[in-house]
Amino acid sequence: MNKVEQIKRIVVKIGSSTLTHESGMLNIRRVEQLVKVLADIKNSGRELVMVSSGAGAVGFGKLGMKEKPRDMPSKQAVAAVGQCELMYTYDKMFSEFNHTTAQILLTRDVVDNADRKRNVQNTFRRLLEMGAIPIVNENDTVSTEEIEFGDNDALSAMVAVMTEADLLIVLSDIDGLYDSNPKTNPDAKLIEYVEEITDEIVLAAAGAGSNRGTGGMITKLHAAQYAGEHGIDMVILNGANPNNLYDFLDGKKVGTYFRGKHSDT
Ligand SMILES: Nc1ncnc2c1ncn2[C@@H]1O[C@H](COP(=O)(O)OP(=O)(O)O)[C@@H](O)[C@H]1O
Ligand SMILES: N[C@@H](CCC(=O)OP(=O)(O)O)C(=O)O
Repeated sequence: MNKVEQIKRIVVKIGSSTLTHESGMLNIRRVEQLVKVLADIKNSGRELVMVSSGAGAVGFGKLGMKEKPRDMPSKQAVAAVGQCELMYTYDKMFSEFNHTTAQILLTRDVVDNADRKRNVQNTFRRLLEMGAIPIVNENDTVSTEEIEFGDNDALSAMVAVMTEADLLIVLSDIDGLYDSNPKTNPDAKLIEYVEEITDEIVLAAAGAGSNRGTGGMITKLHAAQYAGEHGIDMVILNGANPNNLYDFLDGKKVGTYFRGKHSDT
């Protein structure tokens, strides 16, 4: 495991279910608590990149829709409304702690094109040098992959690799990976440490996700696998209690830790 004091650059992924109420409206108290903790982590000298979902959920709430949009153009339009609200909220809240945010909207194919990838990496690098906090989401207008398959987890792993982060933190609506879906099995047990993603682990994560989130645990496992192959550790923490971030960085056992491949192993 990366010693916590060695962790300098962190990518934090925040899922829709963490950011919103069941109604789809923004969970203001939650977002406020999260921003406060993240601003403090930044103040402690670490670099921060956020990957925030929630555009679709927040747009749905803001537009006062009764039913989730079904067709793709409506989903995209709703996400465009929500993304604006999301960034407005982050920008306002981080400003209270004197931090500057920046919006980065990506499509997953940027990694396949050397020029585009270099542009993205250059922008990240310069923003981090400037002390800003890049906040990433998929560009739902240009690409439909994430709203279709609900996989900002993959995007967060891609961002962790592109920014050469020391750690990927995935905040979800649950304490971590369990040996079966705790929403359907009350006896499910938390798995604290994953050295290797075996078939057994994949089977445990096969249950469906929450209503507002989309990918469930399986997409988080794929993210851990991709990050791990590039030498980046990942941890899943419950975003309902942002103090989990402090506990984790204080070296306490919390969430599920996925160890990436390191040259010393
Ligand atoms: N083995 C498992 N361990 C933990 N959660 C699981 C498991 N299998 C399925 N889940 C579901 O995955 C959900 C988290 O994923 P998701 O709904 O996509 O949230 P997010 O918005 O955080 O990405 C949990 O609330 C739970 O219902
Ligand atoms: N770009 C979409 C991503 C949706 C998504 O992946 O949601 P989640 O499973 O909560 O990470 C949005 O912001 O709504």
